[in-house]
Amino acid sequence: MKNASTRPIVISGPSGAGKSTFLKRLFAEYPDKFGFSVSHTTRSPRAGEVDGVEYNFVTRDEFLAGVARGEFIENAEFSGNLYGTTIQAVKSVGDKGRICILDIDMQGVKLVKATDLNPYYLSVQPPSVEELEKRLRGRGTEKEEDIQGRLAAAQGELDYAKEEGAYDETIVNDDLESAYAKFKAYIDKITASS
Ligand SMILES: Nc1ncnc2c1ncn2[C@@H]1O[C@H](COP(=O)(O)OP(=O)(O)OP(=O)(O)O)[C@@H](O)[C@H]1O
Repeated sequence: MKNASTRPIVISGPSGAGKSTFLKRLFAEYPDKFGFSVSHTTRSPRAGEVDGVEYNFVTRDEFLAGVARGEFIENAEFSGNLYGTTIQAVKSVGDKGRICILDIDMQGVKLVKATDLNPYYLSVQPPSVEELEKRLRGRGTEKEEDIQGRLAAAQGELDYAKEEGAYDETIVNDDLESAYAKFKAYIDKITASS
């Protein structure tokens, strides 16, 4: 029997579609099977943060040199600090025998597609934009203008997901129990030993 595949799994979909809800349940069921990549940042470590655990802490020069060498999948600046994810950071999760989960938006999906990571692409979708709006409001974590921005972005995410070959699988998160069961069945299928 071959080792189980450690191909990464991309999980994408509009904000509020239910990605975190699914992942929380999945990680609870399989505590040692999955992992997230460790991002790079130029910000200083806070008390208790360990290099290589919370982040890979690097200087601005090191970060920009990595970007110039094409090592980053994506990077962005927030309040004067650079943050990003390297291709190697995703591969390192697999090297440790875990399956890397990438919870990213459509822009991230397009960037991952330009790398040699060869993940599975899974789209999580709300049953409707109206229901998505209800759930975002129900979650109560965003301000009104933020909710409007997320709903506008949601339409773009749903349009992209309709493009031929954009995703390997789509799960519509209508009833949570049955949608999670489908999600888990797909993950079980692609992570089974061959
Ligand atoms: N099937 C469902 N039925 C009703 N409510 C749900 C369902 N799935 C998730 N929710 C709720 O909808 C809200 C959004 O879900 P969640 O936070 O998992 O979305 P997300 O895709 O991770 O969003 P983001 O990309 O913003 O992190 C949460 O309050 C969650 O409890």
